[in-house]
Amino acid sequence: MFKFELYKKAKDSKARLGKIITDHGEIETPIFMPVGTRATVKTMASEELKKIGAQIILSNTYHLFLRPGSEIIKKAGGLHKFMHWDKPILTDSGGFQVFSLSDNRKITEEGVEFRSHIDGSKKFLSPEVSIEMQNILGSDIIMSFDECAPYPASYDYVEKSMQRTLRWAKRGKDFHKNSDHQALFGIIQGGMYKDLRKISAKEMVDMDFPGYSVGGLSVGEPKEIMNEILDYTTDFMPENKPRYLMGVGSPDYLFEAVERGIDMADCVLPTRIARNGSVITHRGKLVIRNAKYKEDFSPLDQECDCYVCRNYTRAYIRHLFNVDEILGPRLATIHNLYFLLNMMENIRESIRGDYFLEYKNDFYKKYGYN
Ligand SMILES: CNc1nc2cc(C(=O)NN)ccc2[nH]1
Ligand SMILES: [Zn+2]
Repeated sequence: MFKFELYKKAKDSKARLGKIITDHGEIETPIFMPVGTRATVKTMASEELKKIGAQIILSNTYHLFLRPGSEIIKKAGGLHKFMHWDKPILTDSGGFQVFSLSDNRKITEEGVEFRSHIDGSKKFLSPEVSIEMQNILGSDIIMSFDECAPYPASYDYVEKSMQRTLRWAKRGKDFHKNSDHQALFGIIQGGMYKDLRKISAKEMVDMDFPGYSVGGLSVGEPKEIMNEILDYTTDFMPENKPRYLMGVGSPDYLFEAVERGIDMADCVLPTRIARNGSVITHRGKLVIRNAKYKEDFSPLDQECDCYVCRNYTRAYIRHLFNVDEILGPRLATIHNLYFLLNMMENIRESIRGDYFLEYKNDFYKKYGYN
């Protein structure tokens, strides 16, 4: 099943409180989704993800289509079984990855021919192929196959791409046979052009999807443009369906997205920077390899109550990174994910108690945002 319940709209912004109900459980919104591109949120076992409060994780059709391939996932009984994760999963359709990972691709009305970024072999993705793969994966929320236009891109290019994405969305919806158990979202594109965003949103809404993503943002555009396009676009998205902003995930971007009416977001950022030793704290980001932490026996973040901050020191975690011990990236990942998941819990609380903007401003001041 798939259901979205809107509980509350903030008085001081477009922020909303809601809940998504799926076959694999419930998701309180606004929500941040950790990214598990190749059927793993890097360095995290499923139980560890549950312990830090992950309610849903994301995986990528493009990567799983290449490796291990649909046959093995089918034999495993689907992605939940394959990766031992029994809560909700959202999969992206492969549109974004094809355009950002593989080169010498050829886009036709039919779909996209491309070379695998792994072994250069010829591959083909289309709305039908992508939906079929996501049906095999068995994810609770699946995405339409689309083109995420590059930035910058001409009006003419974006217009043609957005229109094709609409035709692809229709084809995918007609092909999808398992809509009672897998909710297919339409993806609104249109680049940084408001009129194209409006057309894309209206046409997608007319196709009556159970939820909608805003794609094609956080692709290098200035933050102000992203916020303006997002604020404009959410006004054309139905109130009673989830709104998912793709590829967004630092604290400020999450606050700005929630303020503009977004319910769901995903980003590789917190896990990717963790593996490099960049740690998100209430007082800004810190790079734990820095020698200044050599004898700093305080926790990563004084105000964090995660497993890592309760049991390990900056000096120890710096040591792990300094000698390339694999526990370093693991501890930094647990903390960064917990930080964002807990921040989203606080955001939900602030909407519930009508102090979202106050919470945002307090957070920004402490973090050192302008
Ligand atoms: C990190 N930035 C970022 N932008 C994204 C856009 C899309 C999209 O339009 N998918 N159809 C997906 C992932 C993204 N990640
Ligand atoms: Zn912590």
